[in-house]
Amino acid sequence: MNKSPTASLSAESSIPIISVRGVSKTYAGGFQALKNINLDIQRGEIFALLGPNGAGKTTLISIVCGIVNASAGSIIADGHDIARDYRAARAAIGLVPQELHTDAFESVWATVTFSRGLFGKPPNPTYLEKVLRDLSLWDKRNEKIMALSGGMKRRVLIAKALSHEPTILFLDEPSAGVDVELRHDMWRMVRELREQGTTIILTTHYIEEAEQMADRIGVISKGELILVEDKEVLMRKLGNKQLTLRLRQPMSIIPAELSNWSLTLCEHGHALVYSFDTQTEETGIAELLRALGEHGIEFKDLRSSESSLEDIFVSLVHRPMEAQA
Ligand SMILES: Nc1ncnc2c1ncn2[C@@H]1O[C@H](COP(=O)(O)OP(=O)(O)OP(=O)(O)O)[C@@H](O)[C@H]1O
Repeated sequence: MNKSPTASLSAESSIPIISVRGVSKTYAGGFQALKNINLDIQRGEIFALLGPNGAGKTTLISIVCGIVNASAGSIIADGHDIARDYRAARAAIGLVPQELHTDAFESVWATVTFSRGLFGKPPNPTYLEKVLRDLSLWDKRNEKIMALSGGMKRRVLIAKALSHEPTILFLDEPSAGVDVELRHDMWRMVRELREQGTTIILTTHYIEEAEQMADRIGVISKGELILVEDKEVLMRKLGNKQLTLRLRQPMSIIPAELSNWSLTLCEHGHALVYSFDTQTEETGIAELLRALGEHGIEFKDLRSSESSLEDIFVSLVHRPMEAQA
């Protein structure tokens, strides 16, 4: 019996485009950079891998791209085992590394044309022209790469990675050292690529980038994937809100009568900060304000704020260290 096109389409889209199973990496010196990583990346999503310096982000990307060998575990990329079927797996992947290493004497056009050929793709000048135009590189196509500015070189790296029409695009620290214009161009392009069906995995230190772009977020710390979560869910689950009340009279301690509320004193006793969970229906604000009135505590103004992804990330990555201390 023939499967309906819709059924096979949905079956295909539910299979992860990348499947990482039990991947560990110990470098030659004995340092264990990755510990038993398990991760599925869904087709067509933007996945942001966050983690402090040295967490293992580049190592993980390099293993998926076949640049570094895993010490244990297996990876399937777009249906191909990256160890057994390296060429096919690699052809599905575009990698934008942090730095440009080669091609300094070549022109932009020669570089992207050559890159495409490396993956066995037939020439397609129309496609490459579109890539260069999208990256504002078309006017520079005949210039040697060594003559380009740092920002333009970054654009060339992206163009190279896209030259063979990959279904998976890795961006390793795409925003490091680039100006606002390029960052925004890149974000726009990444969104367009996703709309065309490309799966995007980016590593970043810029939480704003993950907050803006990602559908899902993975947090890696000391070689371990400590969390993978839908961005919205993560922000709802771990985010909390704060209400800051600026007091008319400074306080030295929080009165015992207010011990039921999660309060802290800030600004040398001039501000009282109330933290509350975003998930609960009752915030407790009305009761708190009533209690403050009953105890004669007056305030000049109040403002509320919500924890950002950055606050959540810092608390996640630092929590284990604090717990150990
Ligand atoms: N070739 C290597 N030999 C030995 N150790 C290495 C090698 N490459 C990386 N490491 C170590 O592995 C750890 C993870 O490095 P990796 O570059 O994957 O981290 P990262 O999360 O990408 O960091 P950053 O954000 O600084 O780029 C670091 O402690 C690093 O020093």
